[in-house]
Amino acid sequence: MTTRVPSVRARRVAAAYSIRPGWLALVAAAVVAVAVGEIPLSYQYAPLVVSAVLLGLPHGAVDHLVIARQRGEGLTVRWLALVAGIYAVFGVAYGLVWFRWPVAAFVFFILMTWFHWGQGELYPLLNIVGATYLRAPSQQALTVLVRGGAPMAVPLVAFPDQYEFVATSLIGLFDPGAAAALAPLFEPGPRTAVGVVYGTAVVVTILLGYVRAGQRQPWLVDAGEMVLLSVFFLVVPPILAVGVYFCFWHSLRHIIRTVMLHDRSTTALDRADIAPVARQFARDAAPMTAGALVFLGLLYLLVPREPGDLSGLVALYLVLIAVLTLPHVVIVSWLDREQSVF
Ligand SMILES: CC1=C(/C=C/C(C)=C/C=C/C(C)=C/C=O)C(C)(C)CCC1
Ligand SMILES: [Fe+2]
Repeated sequence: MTTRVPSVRARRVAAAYSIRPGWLALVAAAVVAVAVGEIPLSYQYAPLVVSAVLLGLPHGAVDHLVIARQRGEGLTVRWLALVAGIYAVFGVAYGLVWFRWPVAAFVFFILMTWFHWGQGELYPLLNIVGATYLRAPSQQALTVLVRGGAPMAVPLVAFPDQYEFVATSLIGLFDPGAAAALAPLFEPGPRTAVGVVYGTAVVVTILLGYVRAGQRQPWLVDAGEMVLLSVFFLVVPPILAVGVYFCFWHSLRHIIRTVMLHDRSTTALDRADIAPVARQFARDAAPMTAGALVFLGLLYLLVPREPGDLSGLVALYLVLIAVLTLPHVVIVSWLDREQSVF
C-alpha cells in the first residue's frame, strides 16, 4: 500500500487553490444574502445548475481512476470493470428504491449526504490543514457529524419551507402527494430538537478539539470553518447555499485530493503551475461527466411525472446525484482506507 504524503509546498498550493476559494465563496454568498435579503429563486438555482458541468458532477467523475492511481497503477480494464460494477450494483439498487419508496429514498439521500460531506472533510483537515488531533476516532466522528450536518441539518432549522419545497419536488417526480408524510419534520418541535443537538455538537467538537490539539493554528482553522459553515447555512437560503457549498467547498477539496494522485499534476502543483493541473483534471473528468448527463436524459424519460419547470429539472438532477453518490461513497471510503484517513 502506498501512502503519499504531499510536500509542504504542494500542501500550501493545495490550500491556496482548494481551501481558500471555499472560504471566499461562502463568505461572499453570505454577505450577498444578508445584504440583498430576498434573492430570486432562479438565481438561487444557478450554482446547482452550473455544478452539472463545473466542479460538482465532475468531482465524482474521476472515481474510475482514483483507486488505480493510489495503487500506483494506470487505468486497466480490470479497474474500469470493477468501478463500473460498483456503480451498476449500488446505483441501480438505489435507483429502484426511488421508484418504489421515494420518501425513504429522500430521507436516505439526506443521511448519506450528511455522512459523505462530513467524511470529505477529514482528508483536507488532516493533510492540508494539518489537524493531526483528528486522528482520534471520536474527534473524527464528531467532525463528520458537525461538518456534514451544516448543509443537511441547519437549513431544516433556518429554512423549513425551502427544505420542504425541495423534498416535495424530488419525491413528487415519483409520487405526488407522498412527501406529505414528511410534513411533521418541518414543525417547530423537531426543528428545535435538531437545532439544540446540532448546536451542542458544534460546541463540544470545538472544545474537545481545543483540548486535543497540540498546535493552535490547525485548530483555529478547524474551529473557524465550523463556525463559518454553521453561520453560512443559517443565513443563506439552502438552494443557493447547497449549490455554492457543493461546487466550491466539497468538490474543490475532493478534486485537489484526486489531483495529488497524479504524478505530473503533483509536480506541477509543487511549482504552483495550476493550468496543466486543471487541464489534466478536465480531461480525466470529461468522459464520465458526459456519461452522467446521458443518464440524466434517461432518468427524464423514466420518471413517472415529467419535470416541468426549473425546480423540477433540478429535482431530477438531484435524484441523479443521489443515485451516483452511493457508489461514489463506496469509492471515497475505499480511498480513505487506502490513505489511512480513518
Ligand atoms: C438542494 C437542497 C437540499 C438537498 C441537497 C442535497 C441532499 C444534495 C446532495 C448532493 C450530493 C450528495 C452531492 C455529491 O457530493 C436540502 C438539504 C433538502 C435543502 C434544500 C436545498
Ligand atoms: Fe463527493
